[in-house]
Amino acid sequence: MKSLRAENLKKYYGAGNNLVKALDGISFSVDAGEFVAVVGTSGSGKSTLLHMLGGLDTLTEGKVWIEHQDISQLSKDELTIFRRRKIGFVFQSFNLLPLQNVYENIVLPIQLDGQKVDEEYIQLILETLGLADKKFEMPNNLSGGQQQRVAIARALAAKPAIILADEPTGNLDSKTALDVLGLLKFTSKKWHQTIVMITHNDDFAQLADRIIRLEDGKLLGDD
Ligand SMILES: Nc1ncnc2c1ncn2[C@@H]1O[C@H](COP(=O)(O)OP(=O)(O)OP(=O)(O)O)[C@@H](O)[C@H]1O
Repeated sequence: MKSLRAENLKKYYGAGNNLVKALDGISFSVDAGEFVAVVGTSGSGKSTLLHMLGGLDTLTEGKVWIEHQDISQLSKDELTIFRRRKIGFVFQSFNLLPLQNVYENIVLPIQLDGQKVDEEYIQLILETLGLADKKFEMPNNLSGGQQQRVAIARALAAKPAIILADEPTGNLDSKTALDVLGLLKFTSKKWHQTIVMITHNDDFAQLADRIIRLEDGKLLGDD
C-alpha cells in the first residue's frame, strides 16, 4: 500500500526576477513502512518538500496524498485534525514543553485530539526507545539524544501513518545521532510506519531503505 504520493509538486516564491522555484515538478510515492532519506545541497528544496508533504504550507501546483486522502481537499480545520492523527513530525530542535515531564510531552497530542491514551503502547514505545526510567523526568534533565528520543516517542504516540523528520539529529553528536536513527528505523519497522527524513549526512542517509536526491527543486535521483 502507498502511504504517501506526491504528484508534480511545485512551490514558487516571489515573481519576475525574484522568482524562486523551490520545488519544480516533483513526483514520487512511498510504500507503507518504507524509510526514505531526502538529501541535496543547501537550498535544493528539502525543507520546502517536507513542509508540503505535511500540509504546513500550500503548493503552487500539484497534489499530496497521505494514504487515500488528497490533503488539498481538506479545510484548514480538517487539515489540523488530519495532521495530528496521521503525521508525526520530528524537527532538529526537539520542541519539548519544558514544564511537562516526558510522559506528559508524549501523550499531549493524543489528549489534544480528545483520544484515549493507549497506555500499554506508550509504555512499549518508552521501553523500545530506552526511556522507561525517564518517564517522569523533566526534559531539561535529559541529554540531547534522550530529548530527541522523547520527540520521536511523541511522534509515534498517535500511531501516525507517516513520520516527517527534518534533520532530526542535527543537534546531536554523530554517535548519538546514529543510535537515535537506528531506533527511529527500528520503531518504524516494528510499527510499520513510513518515514521521510531530511539529512545532510550521507552516512545517515545510508540507513534508509531509499534515498531521494534533490537539486534546484527537481528530483535528481531516487535509489
Ligand atoms: N519563504 C520563502 N520565501 C522565499 N524563498 C524561500 C522561502 N523558503 C524557501 N525559499 C527558497 O527556496 C529554496 C529552497 O529552500 P529550502 O529551505 O527548501 O532548501 P533546503 O534544501 O531545505 O536547504 P537547507 O539544507 O539549507 O535547509 C531556496 O532557494 C530558498 O531560499
